[in-house]
Amino acid sequence: MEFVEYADSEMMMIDLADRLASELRAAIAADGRASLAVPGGTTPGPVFDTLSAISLDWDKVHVMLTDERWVPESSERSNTGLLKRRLFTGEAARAHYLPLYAEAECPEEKLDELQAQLAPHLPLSVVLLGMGADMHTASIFPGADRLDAALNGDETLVAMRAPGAPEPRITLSAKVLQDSMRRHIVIIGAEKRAALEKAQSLSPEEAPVAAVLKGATVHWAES
Ligand SMILES: O=C(O)[C@H](O)[C@@H](O)[C@H](O)[C@H](O)COP(=O)(O)O
Repeated sequence: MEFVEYADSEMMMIDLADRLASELRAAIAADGRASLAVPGGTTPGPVFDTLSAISLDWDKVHVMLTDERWVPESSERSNTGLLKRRLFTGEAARAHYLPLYAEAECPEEKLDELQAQLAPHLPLSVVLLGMGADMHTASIFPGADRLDAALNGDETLVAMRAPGAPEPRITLSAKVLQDSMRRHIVIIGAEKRAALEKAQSLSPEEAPVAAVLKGATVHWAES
C-alpha cells in the first residue's frame, strides 16, 4: 500500500483526478477501452468536478459505481444522481454508464440483470474507493448481513443490509475490487487516517477496507 499525504484536499482532488485520467488513457492505449469504478458519498465530488473536465477518449470509457444505495436516481441519496450531476458532464459526458440500480423493491430482484451488464467490462481498469470511519469501503460494512459473501465470494455484486445504512445497498465484491491493478482510496480527516492505520492490523471481517489495501494507493489530506 502506498500512502500519499497532501497539504490540503483541494490539491489532492486535482492530483487524484489527473492520476485517474492518466491511468484511463493508459488502459485505452493498451486495450482500446477502459472501465472505471468510483464511489458515491460526500468525498469524491471534487474529484469528479476536475476529472469531468479532462480531455480523453471518454467514449471508450465505461463507468460504474463501487456501490449504490437502493434508492431511485431522483433521491438525494442516490450515488447515480451524484455521478450524473458531477461526473457525466463536460468532457466526461461522453462516457458510458453501467448502473448498479434498477427499479425494483429490493436489489436481489435485479442482481442477475445488473451483473450481466457489468461482466463484459471486468476486470476494472481503474478503481477509486472511499472509506468510512468504521473502516467500510464500497458498501462492504462490518456487521453487514452478507459480509462473508462480499469479502470471500465469487459474485460480482452483493446485496447488503448493514447496521446504520438507512437503505439496502448493492456493492461490488472485494474480488472485483482486488482484481483491478490500479486501485485508489481517497480519505479526508484525522479520524479516517487513524481508522486506516488501525485497519492494517485487523481482519477484513473487522475492517473491510483491509481487503483492498494491498497494492492500493491511499490519498489523504487533513482537510
Ligand atoms: O455510498 C456511499 O456512501 C459510498 O459509495 C461509500 O462507499 C463511501 O465511499 C463511504 O461510505 C465513505 O463515504 P464519505 O465519502 O461520505 O465519507
